[in-house]
Amino acid sequence: MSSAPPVFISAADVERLLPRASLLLPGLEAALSNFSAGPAGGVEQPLRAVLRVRPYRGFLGVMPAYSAADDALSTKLVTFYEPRGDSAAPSHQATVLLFDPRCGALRAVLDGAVITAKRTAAVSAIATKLLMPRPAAVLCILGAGVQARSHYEAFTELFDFTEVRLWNRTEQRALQLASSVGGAVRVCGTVRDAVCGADVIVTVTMATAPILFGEWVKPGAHINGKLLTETAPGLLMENMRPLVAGDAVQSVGASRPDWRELDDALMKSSVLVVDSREAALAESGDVILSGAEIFAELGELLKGTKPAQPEKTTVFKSLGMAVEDTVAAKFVYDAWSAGN
Ligand SMILES: NC(=O)c1ccc[n+]([C@@H]2O[C@H](COP(=O)([O-])OP(=O)(O)OC[C@H]3O[C@@H](n4cnc5c(N)ncnc54)[C@H](O)[C@@H]3O)[C@@H](O)[C@H]2O)c1
Ligand SMILES: O=C(O)[C@@H]1CCCCN1
Repeated sequence: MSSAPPVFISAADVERLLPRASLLLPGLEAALSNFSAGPAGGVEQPLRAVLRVRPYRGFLGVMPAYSAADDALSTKLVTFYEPRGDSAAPSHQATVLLFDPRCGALRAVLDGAVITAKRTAAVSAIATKLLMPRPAAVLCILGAGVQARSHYEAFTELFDFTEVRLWNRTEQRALQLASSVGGAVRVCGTVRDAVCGADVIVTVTMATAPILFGEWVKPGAHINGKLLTETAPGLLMENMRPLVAGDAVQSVGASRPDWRELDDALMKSSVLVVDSREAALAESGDVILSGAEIFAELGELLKGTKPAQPEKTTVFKSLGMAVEDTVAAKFVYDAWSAGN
């Protein structure tokens, strides 16, 4: 067994070796499925340890996983800090350590920021593929940071939206993102305007209180992804869906037990899919504080043991799983080893 020192793979090299999040889809779909298969799936992944850096409103997460199918062993170390006006540092910083599972030797130290951005967007895309209404024309992204960009890139590559809308708490940042992505994006002044009639909504903010409200979901029946509202007794008319909060909501932020992005009404009235039940019940304020019932893990939808129900309003609550980083780090390391 070689005792060569570990290689260091920088953010620029990760970006070069993993140019598109979509390259991760097959590996991630398999890993999510294996995770939800229990011990037979061969994924070892304890609940991540998250410690507070209390004086600075920061957190350090430690995320180990082993995937037998990939024969890959890794740990991500990720820090995330609540917004502070005086800091130029990114809110999330990460490093992934990739080990040789056969002997425990450290093989690579990889920048984890690009991996986190791309694997998270890829997982949201997997959920969207299963949960979005058909057809889905309007994509709405709430937030304008790192994840907003990676989700924009992945979603516009993988789906045929005719309109993309963007809202951010500080509009200037939304305008900057919109002007830098190279596609048509409509920046909206309010969340309500942004989500009005959207088919897929991605929430990627550092919000700690709800920004998306169920009251914006107009009462009615969802039939094949179209909202049908009773406009006169006995008459069901396909309306313009003026205030539909999206048929498929991808909630990526609010990863602390007391943080929210979605309100109780939306959580309780939607079919709720999570990446990990254990993590959702320990870490997600949207799940814990709303008391919403979890319908399935994404891996169960992928395996077909639970139906996806794209005709209903759905929420995918993503907290991020260590095995996603394992898959992504191995992909990058294999590409690096192959001399790509
Ligand atoms: N589920 C996962 O796998 C996963 C992975 C990485 C990040 N995340 C989460 O996704 C979210 C976005 O991460 P990011 O890396 O893009 O962060 P970022 O700092 O790059 O962007 C955060 C965005 O949220 C906005 N924002 C900040 N405070 C807000 C508030 N109180 N209300 C509304 N908007 C606010 C900012 O203006 C910015 O546009 C975070 O909550 C993060 O923890 C989840
Ligand atoms: O899975 C992740 O990488 C992130 C870390 C920060 C909190 C949310 N989840």
